[in-house]
Amino acid sequence: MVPALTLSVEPLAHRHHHPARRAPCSGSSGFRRSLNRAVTSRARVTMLSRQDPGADGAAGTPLFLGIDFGTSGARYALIDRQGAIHSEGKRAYAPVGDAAGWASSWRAALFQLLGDIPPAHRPSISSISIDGTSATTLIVDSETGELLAGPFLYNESFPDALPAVESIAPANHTVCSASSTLCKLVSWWNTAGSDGTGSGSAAVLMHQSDWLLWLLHGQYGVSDYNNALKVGYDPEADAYPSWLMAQPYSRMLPSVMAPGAPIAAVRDDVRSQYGLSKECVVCTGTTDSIAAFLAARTAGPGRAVTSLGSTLAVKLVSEARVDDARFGVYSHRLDDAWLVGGASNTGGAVLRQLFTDDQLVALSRDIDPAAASPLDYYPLPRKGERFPVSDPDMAPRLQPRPESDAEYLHGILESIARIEAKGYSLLRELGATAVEEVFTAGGGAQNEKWTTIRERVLGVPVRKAEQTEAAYGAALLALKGADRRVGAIAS
Ligand SMILES: Nc1ncnc2c1ncn2[C@@H]1O[C@H](COP(=O)(O)OP(=O)(O)O)[C@@H](O)[C@H]1O
Ligand SMILES: O=C(CO)[C@H](O)[C@H](O)COP(=O)(O)O
Repeated sequence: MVPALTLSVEPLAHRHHHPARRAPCSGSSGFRRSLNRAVTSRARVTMLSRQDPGADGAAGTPLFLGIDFGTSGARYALIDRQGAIHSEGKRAYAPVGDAAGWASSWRAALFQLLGDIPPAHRPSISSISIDGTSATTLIVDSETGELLAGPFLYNESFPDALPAVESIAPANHTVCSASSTLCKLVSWWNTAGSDGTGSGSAAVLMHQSDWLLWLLHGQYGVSDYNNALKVGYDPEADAYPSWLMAQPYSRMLPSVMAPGAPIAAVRDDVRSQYGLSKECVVCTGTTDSIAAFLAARTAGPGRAVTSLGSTLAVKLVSEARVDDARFGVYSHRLDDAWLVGGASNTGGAVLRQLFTDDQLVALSRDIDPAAASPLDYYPLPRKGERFPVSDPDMAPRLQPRPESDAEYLHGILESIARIEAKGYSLLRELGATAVEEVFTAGGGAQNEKWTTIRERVLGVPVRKAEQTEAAYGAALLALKGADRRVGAIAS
């Protein structure tokens, strides 16, 4: 019997809690949202097989498409109103020569995935949403659509811009990290702006998921308050702060809506090429770790989702908002809840440098998860860490390597678990609600030995989320957007 699931984000009391600073945020003092509003909708997940062109019950059952653009590849999930998956698929990114190559690789994956959806389903797609990696930034010419600069990837650091950003933002604000979107924008502005190209009124900033959604709807300058967090948007005030709006580049910033808000209909050329309905609406997206949180469908203070993908991103439902760039800690808003957390550069990317997925499965069989590994590593794919230590120069530590690969893997998995545990205990020290239960999303969720190691190291229950793919969370956003689209579509 598939348990009924509750899609709810319990509203929480909001206190503006910045232990590292008391930001003079306008309108935030005494900021409170009703505790009574709950976003719930009950649905039952009945897993259909992966490609079920004929299994959508009544012909034309409305379907909702979520597409996840993670670090190593893109995936889609097509669900119905009950949350049943009617089709899903994935595409690896085409090899990338240079930074600009990432944009064409993502664009290729987007339209390949649309082409992978069974044609019989496409007319029933009511809405589409996309999640992408956080702080991945593109500068686009809004007159020609041409890519002017970037993509600057989520984990790329721009320390040259940090002094300028720290001079305008409150102390320890989320943007005061070398990998923040604002540092990427200011670094570009300081180079391109000086020779005049940056001051052109046509240049606009887009996040990865904004840009991919733009390929589908064609409207410039729309983002969501999760993606916009690291450029400086204040999700509590629902506005860009005055210290940011005072900057010469502020006109490049997108307008901001809630995740899963209707933007516009699919542009005619895309709609006709892929057989989509005129009714199909494109909705704002979110970041990949928020989409993974949504997919886990957990709620309530103390509940957390760790995304064990190429990176390790933690999201903890907290009654208090906590932001502190000294440690790479920030709070995302999700309706009436705060998701406190951060993203470490540790995670699967290091594993993939050392082992194939098949080797991971084989070697994990020889690990005794009850035994603590004596090996103490800090696994990073290259220098630079964001959370729970914010240090762009931090070096990886993966030595000494034992003879046994199984012991080596055990040491790495346990060391990543220790970083995860340090992350959650840091959030608690900074004033967030204590973690009580962790759900796991991403590729690492399939490793049961790792789950047992993590449960031992974290000291709280750890389980695989029922839906571990961020694409499912993006599909839930599309479902939410479809219900809000009446009269809301931009002309
Ligand atoms: N059995 C396994 N045990 C641990 N990690 C795994 C296993 N299989 C895959 N992974 C890791 O999962 C990661 C891919 O997860 P995924 O969620 O697709 O990442 P992303 O979305 O960040 O690209 C890879 O880096 C890989 O090392
Ligand atoms: O690590 C990442 C890539 O997978 C991103 O940084 C991840 O999206 C975390 O950022 P956020 O917490 O803003 O979602």
